[in-house]
Amino acid sequence: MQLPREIVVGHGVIEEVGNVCQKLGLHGSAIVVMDDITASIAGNHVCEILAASGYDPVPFVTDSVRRERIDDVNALATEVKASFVIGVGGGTVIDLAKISSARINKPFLSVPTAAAHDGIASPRASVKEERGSISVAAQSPLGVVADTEIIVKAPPRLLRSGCGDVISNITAVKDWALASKLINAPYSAYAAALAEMTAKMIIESSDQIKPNFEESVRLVVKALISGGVAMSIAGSSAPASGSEHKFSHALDKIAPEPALHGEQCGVGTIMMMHLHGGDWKMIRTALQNIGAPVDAEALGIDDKYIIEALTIAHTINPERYTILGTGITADAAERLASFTRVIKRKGSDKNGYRD
Ligand SMILES: NC(=O)C1=CN([C@@H]2O[C@H](COP(=O)(O)OP(=O)(O)OC[C@H]3O[C@@H](n4cnc5c(N)ncnc54)[C@H](OP(=O)(O)O)[C@@H]3O)[C@@H](O)[C@H]2O)C=CC1
Ligand SMILES: O=C(CO)COP(=O)(O)O
Ligand SMILES: [Zn+2]
Repeated sequence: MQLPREIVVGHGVIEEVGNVCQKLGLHGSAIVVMDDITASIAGNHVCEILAASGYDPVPFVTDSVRRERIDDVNALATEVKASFVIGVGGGTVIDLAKISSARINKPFLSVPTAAAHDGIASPRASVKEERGSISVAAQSPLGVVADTEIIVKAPPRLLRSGCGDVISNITAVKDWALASKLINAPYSAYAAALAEMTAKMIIESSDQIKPNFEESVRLVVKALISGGVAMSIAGSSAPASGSEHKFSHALDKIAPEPALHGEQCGVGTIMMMHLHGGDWKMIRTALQNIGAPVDAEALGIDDKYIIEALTIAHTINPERYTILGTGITADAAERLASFTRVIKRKGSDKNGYRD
């Protein structure tokens, strides 16, 4: 089990980054991965703080998490004999730092500037492929420095997406329990309880979560970090990724312009909760309270892609058993999406699920 050792969350904690590195016993040269935007938001400042704390920071400004960029970071790390890697940015930057550091077996620190999903503290990274991305095992951050003063200034849509990713733990855990019962999938009750608890905390606080309030940012960041820890305990993404994530990954593959990961997972959670026989309206209300999308229109995705994504979702990550089983038909997908108000209703469904 690989877990972060130092987690600092709060107002202005970016100033602590040098101390955190010292507490972790790190020394020498560090590659600081950032992009053009996050360089000015925090990356350049992290380099200054590290230099003042006796480190030798080497900036790497990236545009994406493509395979070539992973090689570029690793070549630079070898050239400057880097002893650790820091990612300062959104999910893209954090993932590049996470995966490249894992490849060269060096520790990694996560300094998120946005909180759009639980990748900020998880052991997995997403790598861009021609169509969509693939999720690969990387490593957990050794430390996380999440400055709420910085994250609160990120576009509100990102924090709302982060809430969707946390809320999705609720169906992921139901899928995981089902997989454990039906196909004897390895299961950790402790990881499941932690993931479920974080989802419930965000649902219960949904009417108080306002992306421009630092207190809200703190709550969501802690929930996202707890989700990452649950995945580390489980040794897989199962506590935070089930049928609703398969639906989101399917949309990433087929939709001309997918929405944000957590936005799609949130909408997926509404539908998968209904398949599980749970209270999907409660999920819908929580997402509405937060201001996150609850339907295809708000995702900016045509209804036909929602239905297609539902029918192919079971083919994504097929070894992970979920409520989608061996798949659902287009008719069933349309009924599910229209009943849960994700797409516009095509007929009367007075009796509930059936037209
Ligand atoms: N590891 C995992 O488990 C997971 C990984 N992912 C991956 O994460 C990536 C998406 O991450 P996400 O964070 O949503 O998006 P990005 O990293 O693309 O960041 C979103 C946008 O917000 C900007 N931004 C970030 N922080 C701030 C700030 N403080 N102020 C103003 N703007 C800011 C970014 O600028 P800029 O463009 O300059 O970065 C970017 O335009 C994808 O590659 C996805 O595949 C998704 C889910 C899970
Ligand atoms: O997004 C994740 C958890 O929230 C990771 O899930 P995957 O393993 O399905 O990519
Ligand atoms: Zn996710």
